[in-house]
Amino acid sequence: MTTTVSRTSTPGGISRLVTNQADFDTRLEALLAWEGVSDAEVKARVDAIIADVRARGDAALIDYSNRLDRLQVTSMAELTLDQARLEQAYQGLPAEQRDALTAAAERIRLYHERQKPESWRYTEADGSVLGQQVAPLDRAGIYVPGGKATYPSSVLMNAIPAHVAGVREIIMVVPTPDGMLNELVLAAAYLAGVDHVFTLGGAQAVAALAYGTETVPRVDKIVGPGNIYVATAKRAVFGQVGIDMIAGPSEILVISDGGTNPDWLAMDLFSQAEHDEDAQAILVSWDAAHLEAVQESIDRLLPTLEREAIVRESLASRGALIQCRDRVEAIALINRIAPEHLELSLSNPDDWLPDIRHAGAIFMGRHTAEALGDYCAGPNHVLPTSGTARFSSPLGVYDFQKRSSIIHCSPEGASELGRVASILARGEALTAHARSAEYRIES
Ligand SMILES: NC(=O)c1ccc[n+]([C@@H]2O[C@H](COP(=O)([O-])OP(=O)(O)OC[C@H]3O[C@@H](n4cnc5c(N)ncnc54)[C@H](O)[C@@H]3O)[C@@H](O)[C@H]2O)c1
Ligand SMILES: N[C@H](CO)Cc1c[nH]c[nH+]1
Ligand SMILES: [Zn+2]
Repeated sequence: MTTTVSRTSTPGGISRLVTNQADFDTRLEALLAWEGVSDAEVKARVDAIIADVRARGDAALIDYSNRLDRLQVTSMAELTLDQARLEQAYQGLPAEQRDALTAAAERIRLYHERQKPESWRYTEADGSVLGQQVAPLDRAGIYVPGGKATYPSSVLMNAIPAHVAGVREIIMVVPTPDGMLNELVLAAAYLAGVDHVFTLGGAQAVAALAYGTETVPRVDKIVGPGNIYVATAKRAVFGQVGIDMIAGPSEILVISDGGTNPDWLAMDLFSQAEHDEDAQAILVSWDAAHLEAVQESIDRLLPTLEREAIVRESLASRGALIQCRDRVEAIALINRIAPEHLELSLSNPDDWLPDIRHAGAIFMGRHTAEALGDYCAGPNHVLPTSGTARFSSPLGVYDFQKRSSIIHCSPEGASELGRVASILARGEALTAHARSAEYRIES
């Protein structure tokens, strides 16, 4: 990543593209391009913060929190929330919110329970046993952004799979700029089984999780989105700890056969565009009149949104209504874009499924709004963005576990394998390997 974000905040509407126009590929490339943010100044700053946290531990955390989050704390106790505080947040919610959060958590838990992989082993004819043992991480760290995009639903989506995986200790960090705590975030942490919460943010929180301080325990993996300082810090500590991914802006690709209410589709596009100005929202159909109708819905409904300005900017820079020729072209586009979210707003979505190779989550049929998946359908909403669905998958239980190979040779098995290993080891000029194997050969 070497580019700096340069947003094309062109005033104007959503792009209209037709697949057979001469400059289609170039315009599609421009829509898909999001190279992230890389800034030497930010990198230097983040490296300095990480080094300082490693050197001074808690004292550095207190200093950065006071400076960057405008707090006035003198001890780590003031940056620590205990279980009683989390429960208090949960109990203090209006019943409607508490019930919705609980219902969502339950559905997310049920879905992720099905992802639990089993350990396995098999026995060979000579009595040797081979297998794979699955074990959870000891400690996971969850970063929850603390600015305007602080999502309680993301607390559930990050912490529940960790809990289901059997992670022994889940540590959450969330900054509290100007001392502002989000009660829903704390209630979600309580419901999802988070063990400890520290009100820390930015690169200093990531450094504390990666290296540990007197108060913050060192974790094995850090998950969760964040701003440029958080993303740069996660990249910097990768290797010391595992990380989930570097999340890009939200994306939605909708395929419509023309049979869905245009207002529904306009709102589905807005639902991701409202996340931020760099979000990507694309609708593809072969029905030109339908695309016109969606365009009309967009123009009419946009002014009704609270985040109208963000949606306008996002649609103007990375939004498009694309008219393709047929299903074959639509499928080629899906696999080319490899979207984070794919809505198949079609009468026969099942028929399309076998041809879809790259997408983070696939929403089937006219009624399955992507927003349902963001909150409560059950599958995870932490998904690969920026085309990375070509090689990666939604966050899941498997991200909080690791596998160990099991090899238990019987005397006969060791003897048999010893002959093979010895020949290969001598071919590599590794005498100790060869002799170690040969000792086990029965004459
Ligand atoms: N992909 C997703 O699912 C998803 C979900 C939620 C949020 N997000 C993204 O997360 C981000 C949240 O950003 P945010 O800023 O609101 O919260 P954040 O928690 O990521 O960052 C806040 C922290 O940044 C640090 N910081 C701020 N200015 C700094 C400076 N000048 N120098 C050093 N450190 C500084 C501070 O320590 C502060 O605590 C947004 O970009 C949002 O789009 C993504
Ligand atoms: N759509 C976001 C992930 O791409 C997740 C989210 C949280 N709240 C609402 N939506
Ligand atoms: Zn969303």
